[in-house]
Amino acid sequence: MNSPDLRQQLRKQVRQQRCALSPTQQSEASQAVLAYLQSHPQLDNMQAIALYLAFDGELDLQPLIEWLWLQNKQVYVPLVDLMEMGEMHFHRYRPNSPMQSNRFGISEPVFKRNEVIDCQQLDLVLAPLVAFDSQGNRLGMGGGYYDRLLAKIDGERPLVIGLAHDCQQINEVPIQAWDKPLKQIITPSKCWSW
Ligand SMILES: Nc1nc2c(c(=O)[nH]1)N(C=O)[C@@H](CNc1ccc(C(=O)N[C@@H](CCC(=O)O)C(=O)O)cc1)CN2
Ligand SMILES: Nc1ncnc2c1ncn2[C@@H]1O[C@H](COP(=O)(O)OP(=O)(O)OP(=O)(O)O)[C@@H](O)[C@H]1O
Repeated sequence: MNSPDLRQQLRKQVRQQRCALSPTQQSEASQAVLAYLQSHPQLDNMQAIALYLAFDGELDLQPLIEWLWLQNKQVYVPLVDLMEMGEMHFHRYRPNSPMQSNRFGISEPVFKRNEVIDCQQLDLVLAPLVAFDSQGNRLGMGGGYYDRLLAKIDGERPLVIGLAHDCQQINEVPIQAWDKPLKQIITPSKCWSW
């Protein structure tokens, strides 16, 4: 099987697995990741935090989002550009932000120019992924949105941490020239760092 087909096949397999998790498994996973991040020593000094609104069986960050709001942190979520194919921005997400569904069926805030943040201004990005391996390689949904974001980051800021269920780990992600491995991945049972 050539690499694009293999990547497509792996995406399908792992997406099915995470969608098959029960509501109990999902909420235990959310709580485990919340507890881990609440005790993350670096979080105290972080203000602007980008994360995602879960769909398709992804690890649900709603409990974390509620807690970050209580901590007066600034929460940002992805907004995919309707016009420019492949562009993704991070938009402020507040308890009362007007929301809509994007073309993938993912909830996102209604665009407001002054609510978009430059990615260099973010302290932390919690990145979704479909599959990962023990080397920190990441396979996403296939849009290349986070690949392009990772390509723009050089240096320490923002810190990017991948989030996934344990069942999303695979033996080996077939990597492409543009893929940059993650330095940290958190699952409900383990925190990986490289
Ligand atoms: N929660 C969440 N938000 C996110 C992402 C994510 O992975 N998770 N993204 C991370 O990049 C971006 C959206 N990327 C996506 C890329 C492809 C598909 C998707 O469903 N593709 C279809 C086929 C293509 C189409 O319908 O146009 C599919 O695979 O079935 C969804 C989201 C931004 N927001
Ligand atoms: N740094 C980059 N610059 C320009 N194009 C890129 C870059 N990284 C990836 N792409 C493009 O994005 C497309 C999708 O890449 P890939 O299949 O690796 O996505 P993915 O990692 O699964 O998705 P995502 O990052 O959105 O979660 C590829 O066709 C590739 O050409």
